[in-house]
Amino acid sequence: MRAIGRLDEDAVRTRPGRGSRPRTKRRPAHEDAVRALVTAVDRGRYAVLVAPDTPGERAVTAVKARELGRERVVCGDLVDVVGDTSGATGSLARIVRIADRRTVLRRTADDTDPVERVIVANADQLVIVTALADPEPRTRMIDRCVVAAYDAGMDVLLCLTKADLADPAPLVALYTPLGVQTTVTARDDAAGIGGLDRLRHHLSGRVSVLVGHSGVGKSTLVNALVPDADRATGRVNVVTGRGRHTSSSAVALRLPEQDGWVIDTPGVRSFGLAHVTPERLLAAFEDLAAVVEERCPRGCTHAATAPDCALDEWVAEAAGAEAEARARRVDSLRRLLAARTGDARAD
Ligand SMILES: Nc1nc2c(ncn2[C@@H]2O[C@H](COP(=O)(O)OP(=O)(O)OP(=O)(O)O)[C@@H](O)[C@H]2O)c(=O)[nH]1
Repeated sequence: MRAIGRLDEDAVRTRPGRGSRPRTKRRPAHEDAVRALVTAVDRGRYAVLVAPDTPGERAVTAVKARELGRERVVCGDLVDVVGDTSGATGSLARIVRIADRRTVLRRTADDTDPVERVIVANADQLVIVTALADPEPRTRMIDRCVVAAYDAGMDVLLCLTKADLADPAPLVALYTPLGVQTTVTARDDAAGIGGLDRLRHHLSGRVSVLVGHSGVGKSTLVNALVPDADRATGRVNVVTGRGRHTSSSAVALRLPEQDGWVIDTPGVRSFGLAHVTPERLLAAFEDLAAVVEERCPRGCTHAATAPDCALDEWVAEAAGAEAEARARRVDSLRRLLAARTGDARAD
C-alpha cells in the first residue's frame, strides 16, 4: 500500500511568494471538506460518521472519489468528505482524502502470496477472543494474531472466554512474557457473562479490533458490550440501510457513553503474515531489539538454531529468576518468528 504521506508529497507544488508552506494541488478544490470516520465498508459504499463526537455528528453514506485511485479506504480510517454530507435519505458524499494512519492492521492472502490487504486503520489494540474450551484454544492462531498486531503497531489483549469450562492460568502464563494483557470471562450462575466489567475497563476510551474463531463467544461479548450491535450488524445493512449486512468486512460499533469503539471482524479467521519481516516483529520487543542490533551477526535469523545468535548469550549472562525471565522472553519471540512462516490455512 502506498503511504498517504508519500502521495501528498508527490502532489506538492510550491507557490513562490506565497509563504513557505507547501500546498497540494488538490487541497484548494476541497476546502469545504469535512472530517469523518469510516465505520463500515460494503461493495464500494462507505458508512461514515461526519464530525464524530461533536454536536453536529451525523451518519452519512459515501463513495470514494475517483482521484483516490486504487487507494483502499478501510474501517477506522479518518477521511475528508465533500458533496452532500447532510446524511439525508438518499444523499451521497464523496471521500476525497484519507488522513495519515496511526496504525495499520494488515494481512496477506496466504503465506506464499505476499499481497497485503489493510483490514482496519487507526485501532489501538487487537482483542484476540479465545475460548478456554469448546472449541479448544489454538495457540498457533493466537501467536499469529499477536504478530499481526505488533506489526500493525497495536497492543494485544487476550480475552479468554468460557472460564466456567477450563482454567485460564496456563494460557495467561504463556502470553504474559510477550507483553500481552489478558482478561477472562465466564458464563455465570444467572446464565449471564461474568468478567465484562474488567473487559470494559480494557476497552475504555480505545479503538479495539475483535478477532476470533467461530464459536468462541465473540458475538456474545459484542452483544453484551454494545446493546444495539445486533441491529447494527445483523438485520440491517449498516451501509445501505437495506437488507442484511452481507459483507464480511469490519464494522465499527460505538461503546455506550462514547467510551471507545469495538471493531468486529466477522470475516477475519486467520492472518497471513508473509509481509511481516523479522525486523518489524522485533520492533515490538524493545529490550531484545537492542541486543540484536548491537551484537547479532549480519543476517542472523534469531531462530533457536541460528549460530551465534546473541540472544542466547544474553540469557546466559543473567542468573536465577532474571535468567528465567529472559529465557521466556526469547522463547516467546522465537515462537512468534516461527509463527510468521507457519501455514495460515492450518489455523
Ligand atoms: N460455557 C460458556 N459458553 C459460552 C460463553 N460465552 C458464549 N458461550 C456459548 O458459546 C456458543 C458460541 O457463542 P457465540 O457468541 O455465538 O460465538 P461466536 O464466536 O460469535 O461464533 P460465531 O457466531 O459462529 O461467529 C454459544 O452457544 C454461547 O452461548 C461462556 O462464557 N461460557
